[in-house]
Amino acid sequence: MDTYQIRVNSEIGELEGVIVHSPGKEVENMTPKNAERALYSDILNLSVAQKEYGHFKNALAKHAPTFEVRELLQDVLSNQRVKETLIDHIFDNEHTMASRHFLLGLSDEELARQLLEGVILVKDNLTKYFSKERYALRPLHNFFFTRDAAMAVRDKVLIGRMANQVRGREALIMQAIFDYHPMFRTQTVNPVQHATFNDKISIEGGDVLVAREDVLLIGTGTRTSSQGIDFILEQIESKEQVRHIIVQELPETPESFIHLDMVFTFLDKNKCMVFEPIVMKPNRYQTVHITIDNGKVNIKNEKNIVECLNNLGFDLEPVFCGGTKDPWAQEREQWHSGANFFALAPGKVLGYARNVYTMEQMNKHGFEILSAEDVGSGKVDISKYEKYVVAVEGSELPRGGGGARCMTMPFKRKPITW
Ligand SMILES: NC(=O)NCCC[C@H](N)C(=O)O
Repeated sequence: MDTYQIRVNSEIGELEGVIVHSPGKEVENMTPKNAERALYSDILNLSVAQKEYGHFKNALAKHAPTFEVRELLQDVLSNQRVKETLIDHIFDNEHTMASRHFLLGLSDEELARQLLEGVILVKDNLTKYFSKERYALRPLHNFFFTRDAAMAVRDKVLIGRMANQVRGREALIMQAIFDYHPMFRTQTVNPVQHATFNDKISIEGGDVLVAREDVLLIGTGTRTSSQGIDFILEQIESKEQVRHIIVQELPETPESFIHLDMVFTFLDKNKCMVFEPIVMKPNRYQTVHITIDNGKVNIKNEKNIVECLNNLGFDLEPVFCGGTKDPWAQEREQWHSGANFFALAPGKVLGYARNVYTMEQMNKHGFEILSAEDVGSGKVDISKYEKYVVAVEGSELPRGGGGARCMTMPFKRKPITW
């Protein structure tokens, strides 16, 4: 087994390892009535979602070692102490009518499956019989967005404090993987376990972008709170160099603005994807620049993310999600995760094919558009291209509320020479 030292010092360094979760039965374990509680705006068809996801994952695996949560979880569950600790944490965290004894009696494979897909409520007493719940532990409908529950920042893994309880177990599972899987060498940082923890802290990976070794970009809105960002600020030891956090406020509605990566992502050393109305146009959503210099914190407003980054030595040109002309096209494509690109290497990214105006812009900026299915099957030889978008057919996946960046948790990237 290869072992990995965690290292993510940028959003675009060549990918050396990534964690994904192929959507399983948990995605269909919901009805229109409870979709909202599951953080979905629609219900998904699993067979279509799996087909699209297959193309996405095969294309990803052509670029870097790709690991599944399900398998990593099963591996760590083979250690009895880890299994018991994880179950204890889950029971502390969720009000559940599940039986600890029952769960501990399952095989590692079956336990991993049930922790992901949900544990059925056995109606063996009157309270359970009266309960309207189908599950004693709910399915993790959103786990195929592996981005959000854990984030590699430099050499550590920051564990998410999920804004919604329905995603809480994802963070516990990711922590168990990074703390105990022999493949990883790292230290996890979990706000919940810190002396300074308070209940207003929430942090999700879709909001946290490692722009450069010394620059973090963090969104704040419905998912990551100012208290969450203050927690990250407290963790920064700035003895060795000046460090920066650029904070972008996000709208509360519609739900497509949940995370910063839904309006801003990096594409190359000199290109970024933006949803113009929020990122570039004057509006009520502030961009704030925090500088940490030898322990001293300075906070000021900035015009926008791109200008602020360029003042810090970047050379970024924005590419517009949904094109440059029609605000309706911009809004429609942003809704379907049109700005949510995942960088495989500088100038090599993954995104949804359906966002045609966005793809047109990418093409105008020199990106070849390659089909994910062809890249995954080897029909297209990626070594022939310098700069490209691997375009994933996504009609079902975006209904879950995210795109390529949301569906990946990179834990190792090659350093960039800027
Ligand atoms: N980074 C992301 O934007 N992730 C998408 C998460 C969507 C999921 N349905 C959620 O609401 O949490």
